[in-house]
This record gives sequence, structure tokens and C-alpha cells, in this order.
Amino acid sequence: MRGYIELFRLGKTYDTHKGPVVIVEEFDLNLEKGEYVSLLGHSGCGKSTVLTMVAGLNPITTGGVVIDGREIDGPGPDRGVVFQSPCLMPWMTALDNVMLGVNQVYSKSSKADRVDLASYYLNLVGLGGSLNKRAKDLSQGMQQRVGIARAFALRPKMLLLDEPFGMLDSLTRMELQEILLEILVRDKVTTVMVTHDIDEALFMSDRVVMMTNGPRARVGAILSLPFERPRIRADVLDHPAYYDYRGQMINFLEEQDHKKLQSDAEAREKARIEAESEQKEEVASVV
Ligand SMILES: Nc1ncnc2c1ncn2[C@@H]1O[C@H](COP(=O)(O)OP(=O)(O)OP(=O)(O)O)[C@@H](O)[C@H]1O
Repeated sequence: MRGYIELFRLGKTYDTHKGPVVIVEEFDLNLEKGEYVSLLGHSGCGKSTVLTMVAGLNPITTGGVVIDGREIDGPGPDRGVVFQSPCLMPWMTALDNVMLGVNQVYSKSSKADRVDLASYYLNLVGLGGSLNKRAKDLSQGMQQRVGIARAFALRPKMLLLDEPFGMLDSLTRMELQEILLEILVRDKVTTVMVTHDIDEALFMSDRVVMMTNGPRARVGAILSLPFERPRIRADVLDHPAYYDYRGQMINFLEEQDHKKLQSDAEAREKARIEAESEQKEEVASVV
């Protein structure tokens, strides 16, 4: 099956001081237009590596990414990215921070239209009253709202979120999750989100892609969630299958933990045997 967005046999090898290490291998995933997919997996398995390759910010070693029929070969305005911290220009206003990208992508539109577009998205994320505040004077939650408005204002086909709510308090986090879902549904943007938070993945996603442990991480299992949209948090939490899906995700992660402990123990045993045989060879050569 081919999707609106296709990640095919995506792979990444990093050069390290110990030589090349294959972090992600044969990562296959198809997304429908407007679909919301979360990537879940243990720390260091390669989630951000997949996301930054799709964003075009991290060179792809093998395979590729096709978005709406076009293979990507670097970053582009068809993909908006929101990281944990929004990296705003601190001395510029909220509006000017959003205008930076808008001016580049919509250079042929009138200044008034560009300001309208940026203001529209800042309004949607609840910053209508703070357009002219400098980024350095905004709270962390407000800065993240600017980051989200900045990504949406480019009208991307795809949104890539790397733990976008990771640094926020739980109330702001819940509020922003809901605002984000509202805009995504309105604009039909296809989304991939990296998260460590099982409940966040359950509330936000159509599907949860669980990655195996690295190195050579790939898609381990995919859960399709049955919760209706628009999502209402209380209804999702009350859904009879909620704790079953939650349990499946926890089981998968525990299974990966178990495999990691096993492979770490095997590696230690192998190293011990190698060290022992080297010692024996040394003793034999002295004798
Ligand atoms: N530029 C790099 N060079 C070498 N190794 C790297 C580089 N970037 C990441 N890695 C390694 O690749 C692995 C995967 O990293 P990545 O950040 O993609 O994982 P992650 O699943 O997003 O982790 P986390 O959940 O902790 O954010 C890690 O072992 C990391 O140390």
C-alpha cells in the first residue's frame, strides 16, 4: 500500500569513534493524508533520527521519503517542525518570529496578507493579545505556542513534532494538545509526533508506531486506535478499550526492556570470554 506520505526502507548510519553504527534500518511507514501518527520507543532507539530525516535536517543513509508524490532531498516549507524548545529570536516579537518564515514562503503576497496569516495562527494558539511582545518576555508555554503558530503559518502538508510538550506543565500541555488537534483537523495536516508519553500518544494519534530498540531499530508494532474525532479527553479516557491499548503499549516497551537486558548480558559475557582467552594466550606466550 502506498500512502500520501511514504517512508520506505529508511535507514541511518552514524559515523562514531568506534566506526559506523546503523541506528535505524528498513523503517517502513505509510501515512494517509491528515493522519496523526506517534512514534514511541525507548530513549535512544532512533525516534528523533527518523523524524529529522523526514524533516530533511538529517541526511538519509538508505531508502527515502516521498511526500505527495515527490521524494524529499532536504528541508522544505511542505514540512513544519516543532521541537521541544522553539528556538525563537528572543529580541523579536511573537508576530515577527512567525513572519520570518511567512515572508520567505509567501514572498509574493502583500505585506498585509502576510501579517494577517501570521496573526491568524497566533490568534488560534491563544496569543492574539501578545502579538507585539518580545519572545524573551514570553513564558515557556507562550513561546511554544509561537513555535506551533510558526509551523502552521507556512501551511505545511506535514507537521513533525519532537516531544513538543515535553517542557510544559501538565495544564499547559493538555491545553496545547487540544489546540493543536483543533488546527490539525481544520487544516488536514498529516502529522508525525515523537513522544515518551503513552497517554499523550493515545489521546492525539490515529496510530501509534512502536520502535524496537536500537541499534538497527525499525517498526516493531503498530496500534490503530479506535477513538472518535474530534477527540474529547474525558471520552477517550472512558473508552472501554483505553486501558487495553495502554496495556499493549506498556507490554511492548517492557518486552523491549527485557530484550535489552538480555542482549547487554550477552555482550558482557562475550567480552568476558574474549578477555579471558586473551589472558590465556598472553600467559601461554610468556611460558
Ligand atoms: N550525530 C550523531 N552521531 C552519532 N550518533 C548519534 C548522532 N545523533 C544521534 N546519535 C545516536 O543515535 C541513537 C538514536 O538517537 P535519537 O536521538 O534518534 O534517539 P531517540 O529515540 O530520539 O532518543 P530520546 O528518546 O532519548 O530523545 C542514540 O544512540 C544517539 O546517541
